[in-house]
Amino acid sequence: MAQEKIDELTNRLKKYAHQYYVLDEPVVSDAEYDKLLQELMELEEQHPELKHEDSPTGRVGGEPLDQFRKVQHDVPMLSLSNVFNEEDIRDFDRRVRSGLGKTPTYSCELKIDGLAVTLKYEEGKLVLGATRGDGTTGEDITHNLRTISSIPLTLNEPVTLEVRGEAFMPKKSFERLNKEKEENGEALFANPRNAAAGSLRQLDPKIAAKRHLDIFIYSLGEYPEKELNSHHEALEYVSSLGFKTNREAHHLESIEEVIEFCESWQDKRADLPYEIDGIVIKVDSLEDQQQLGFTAKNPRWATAYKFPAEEVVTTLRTIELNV
Ligand SMILES: CC(C)(CNC(=O)c1ccc(Oc2ccccc2)cc1)c1ccc2c(N)nc(N)nc2n1
Repeated sequence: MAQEKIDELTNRLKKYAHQYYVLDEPVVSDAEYDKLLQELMELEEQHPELKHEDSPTGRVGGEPLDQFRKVQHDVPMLSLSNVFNEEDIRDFDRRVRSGLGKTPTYSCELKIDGLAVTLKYEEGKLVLGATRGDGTTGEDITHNLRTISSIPLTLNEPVTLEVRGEAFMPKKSFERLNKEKEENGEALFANPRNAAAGSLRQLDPKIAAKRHLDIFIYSLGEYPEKELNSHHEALEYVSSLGFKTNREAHHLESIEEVIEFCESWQDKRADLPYEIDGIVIKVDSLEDQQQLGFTAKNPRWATAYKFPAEEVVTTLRTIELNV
């Protein structure tokens, strides 16, 4: 009977999609996945009233909007201070230790070169996706973010919370997109960050759906009463809900290890399938974060170590910035 078949196919495809897009551990071949997706699309065509609202077939994007809605962030999306060398990192550590009167442990994670976005869920359902904007007011881009397969449309628990992360375009997708644009004589994107931003600023979600965007979640905004004592526990919690987090997040015992971590990624980043522009260093304990608080602009308990800019040989080609 159609209902059972649709339910069985939808749940199976959602599991496969989670394995493939969130865990990077595909359990079926692309061909097998596409065949099942096609089968579900046909069944949904015949019985639209039986289609699940979070069906994997919905990732292709709906109708275009005629404008973007402004969104207020209940919990502001703060920005990070920057540090540029070992001395700066040691100064940051000194300030933190003097603020705490003790030596903390740190969480270090890759700083993905993409677009900061916030995702709001009510009873486990995605209800809003928005850009950071100026930190308190962003733009509603839910229609575009719903097309990103690594963003869950429903969570493993019916919780109401908000998470923040970095939406990005992998290097391979960027190269393929610019190759297409070059073949069509269109202006190229200067870098994957601009390509991701340009894709998410489209009113027509069918464009974003074709851009192979991805996301890493890196923090919680509002969240339900939950015994969370540290940043690394918060990352484990969001991962358990079905969010994609970056596996290169490490809980380090000393600033020496932090410096080593930052220096090690300077060269290793060339081998990553996405661009990073630095390392985010956070005091791990949430209690320590509370104690340190914020300056007018940034948390005192976090900073971004920025890699030195590489001398970039720009090819002699008109590169205009796409909207
Ligand atoms: C640390 C934080 C700034 C997020 N945190 C916040 O935005 C934030 C916001 C309100 C907070 O508390 C308040 C709650 C209400 C009012 C005021 C502050 C606490 C943290 C940040 C910013 C950019 C990041 C990035 N590009 N990559 C990674 N990996 N991590 C990042 N982390």
